[in-house]
Amino acid sequence: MSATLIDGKAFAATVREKVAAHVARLKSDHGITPGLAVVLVGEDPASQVYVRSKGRQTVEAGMNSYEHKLDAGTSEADLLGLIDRLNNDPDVHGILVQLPLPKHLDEGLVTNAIDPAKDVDGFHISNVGLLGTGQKSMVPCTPLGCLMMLRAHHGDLSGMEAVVIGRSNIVGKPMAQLLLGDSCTVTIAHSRTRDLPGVVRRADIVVAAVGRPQMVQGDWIRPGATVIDVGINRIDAPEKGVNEDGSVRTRLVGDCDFESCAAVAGAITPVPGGVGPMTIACLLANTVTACCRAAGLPEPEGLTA
Ligand SMILES: Nc1nc2c(c(=O)[nH]1)N[C@@H](CN(C=O)c1ccc(C(=O)N[C@@H](CCC(=O)O)C(=O)O)cc1)CN2
Repeated sequence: MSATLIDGKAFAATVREKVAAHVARLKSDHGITPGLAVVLVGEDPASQVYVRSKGRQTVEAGMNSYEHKLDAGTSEADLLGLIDRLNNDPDVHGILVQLPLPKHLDEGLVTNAIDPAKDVDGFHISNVGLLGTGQKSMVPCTPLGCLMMLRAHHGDLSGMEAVVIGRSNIVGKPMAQLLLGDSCTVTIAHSRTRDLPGVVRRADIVVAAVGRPQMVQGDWIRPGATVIDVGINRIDAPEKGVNEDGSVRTRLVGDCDFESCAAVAGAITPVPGGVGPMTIACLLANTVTACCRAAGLPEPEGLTA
């Protein structure tokens, strides 16, 4: 491997320190404690882990955490009722509904019921529109984390050629908007893009968010390019043996084939320990930002787009 490793875990720790310092000042100078409400519907095991982590890190940063765990069969009306109460609760500055939701609940409807000013996920259609038109908005956590790492690694991004692989509303599209906002030349590529390797080979910055394990190969990468791997895919790892119940052990991989990409890239994020930890750090950052905006106070520097 010749690439520099961009350590998302370490970077996320520095973001959390900045958040905690800002929270301490909000408390001492203004008597305000930011509050984050996280809503989990059902018992998806991965979501339970993420929600626990969010609650723990919120408290560690000195903020108030309000966890709402609802039964998998919760009706849309009851969920919308809870969101309405949280929208009107002055102690709650950020609201997040953990995704995915059980099939009978409409994610779009639920997301758009959150007060845009408290939408720390940045998924509300108003925030999508504000970001798309270059205005102040709440920015989705994963792309915000990628942008922070890119800025820290490169400084000024202007004029750089960026290829975002993946066109999802929660990563690909907002990522492209953020890179455009930093004056990159941006291409959004996807599974139907003609000559995808050729398109990716043009890039100084590659953001892989396509959801296909190890799809991006080293010979797609321009020598020296920076590779940000957003994918978190669990694959079988027979080389690790079997579990007690006889099932094959698994491991996490990104959307990039790490070994071959790291041999060519100038810098790369690992999976795990890259973009993932930044997602929760940026959620905390967004909660402080939402709190400052609500109180009419200056926003924390370096924690927003
Ligand atoms: N409302 C939301 N739902 C979901 C989001 C989101 O941003 N908002 N993102 C994902 C899940 N997610 C946070 O919610 C998340 C995913 C992964 C990680 C992370 O740190 N991953 C580790 C590996 C963890 C493991 O071992 O399994 C890593 O990449 O190093 C944090 C947060 C979907 N839902």
